Amino acid sequence: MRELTVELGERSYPIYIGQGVLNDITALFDRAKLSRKSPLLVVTDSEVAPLHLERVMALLREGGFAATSCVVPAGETSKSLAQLEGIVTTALQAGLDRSSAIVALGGGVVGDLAGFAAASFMRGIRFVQIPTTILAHDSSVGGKVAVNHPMAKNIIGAFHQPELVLFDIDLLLTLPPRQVKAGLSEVIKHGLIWDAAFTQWCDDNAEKLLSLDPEALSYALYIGCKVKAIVVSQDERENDLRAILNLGHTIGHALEAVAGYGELLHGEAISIGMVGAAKLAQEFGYAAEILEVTKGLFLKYGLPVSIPPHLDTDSIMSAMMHDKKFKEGTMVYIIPMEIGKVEIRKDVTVEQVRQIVELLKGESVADVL
Ligand SMILES: NC(=O)c1ccc[n+]([C@@H]2O[C@H](COP(=O)([O-])OP(=O)(O)OC[C@H]3O[C@@H](n4cnc5c(N)ncnc54)[C@H](O)[C@@H]3O)[C@@H](O)[C@H]2O)c1
Ligand SMILES: O=C(O)C(=O)C[C@@H](O)[C@H](O)[C@H](O)COP(=O)(O)O
Ligand SMILES: [Zn+2]
Repeated sequence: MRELTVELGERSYPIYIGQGVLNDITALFDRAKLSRKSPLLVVTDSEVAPLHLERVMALLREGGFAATSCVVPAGETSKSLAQLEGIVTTALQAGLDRSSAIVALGGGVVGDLAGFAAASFMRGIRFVQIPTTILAHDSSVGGKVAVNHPMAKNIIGAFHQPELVLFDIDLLLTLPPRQVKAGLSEVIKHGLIWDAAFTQWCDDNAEKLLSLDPEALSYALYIGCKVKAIVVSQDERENDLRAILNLGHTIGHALEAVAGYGELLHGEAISIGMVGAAKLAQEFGYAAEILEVTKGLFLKYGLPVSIPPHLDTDSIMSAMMHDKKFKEGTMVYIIPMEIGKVEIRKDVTVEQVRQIVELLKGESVADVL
């Protein structure tokens, strides 16, 4: 089992990664001082529930925790105020109090939704992340929790850090191939923004990761979580450095909203966005290698590198205007400078991004990139 710590000034929390981590769930809950006197609420989704919920509930009850569960429909559309209200209803019925905790058992959707429920229920109770997707190595660490609005992704949310993250690699073995690929998109992102050697490792180990080789997966998730933990420890509230974790997300989030939540998966949308950022890098004079490596990696992992042609450019641009990185009339954009290093730029114009969106649409992409 690998262990990391997210340092947040006066407090910190651990991340445990490896096969069989769940076997130690009650000992790790005790280490985090979670209460046995107040009920816990385990939130999961309709696809994870039949696979993994029973075991988690049994482990918690055997360990003396009073646990109730709440199952939301699987998929991005559950990141909604309606589902948030449903969780609060279950929490009230189950008698949760201010010493209770919410346990998010699922992918990024469950983590963001249940985390936001924990941030807002009784003005904030504790929560635990038990990620069940590869992508959730990213969402489970760092405390960004949110639901969507039809016009904009993650626009209703908070910063609310978990007490601990339990990442049991065995839970990932049931993931469908499309979700495996989408999750690896954020793994690759962590290499592109921070670690050139890890990017090369991702290139060399694609086959192992795509076939869920436990040791390769464990290592990749460890490095991904490590990058995230380092960045969040330096800038919890995205005043500056943390913005680098948003590589590919300005275009990516707009694509998710315009395609219709869940049509284009988050990992797929940001792989397109990262290719767009690499294209912008080339226009700013950085080496063509960045675009070649970025595009080559996503193609190798079976991820999309162009915008589905039916998505309307005006709608994409309009959705992009709601991005949280538009501040005081200026767009903050993350641009790769070399593999493993990005910069936070404030001089990218809306027109430049529109041109990239146009380039990324349809067949033209193969010729242009
Ligand atoms: N808070 C953050 O910092 C952060 C970071 C990255 C992404 N996100 C958010 O995360 C969300 C995407 O997360 P995701 O890709 O995990 O999506 P998801 O939570 O929808 O999970 C993907 C699908 O896989 C299923 N699934 C989950 N675990 C499974 C398992 N072990 N076996 C079989 N099926 C399983 C789910 O039911 C779902 O249908 C987006 O909303 C994105 O905005 C948040
Ligand atoms: O943790 C962060 O910070 C990130 O930006 C990680 C992203 O991968 C993630 O998708 C996040 O939810 C995006 O945040 P947002 O503030 O752009 O909504
Ligand atoms: Zn993301």
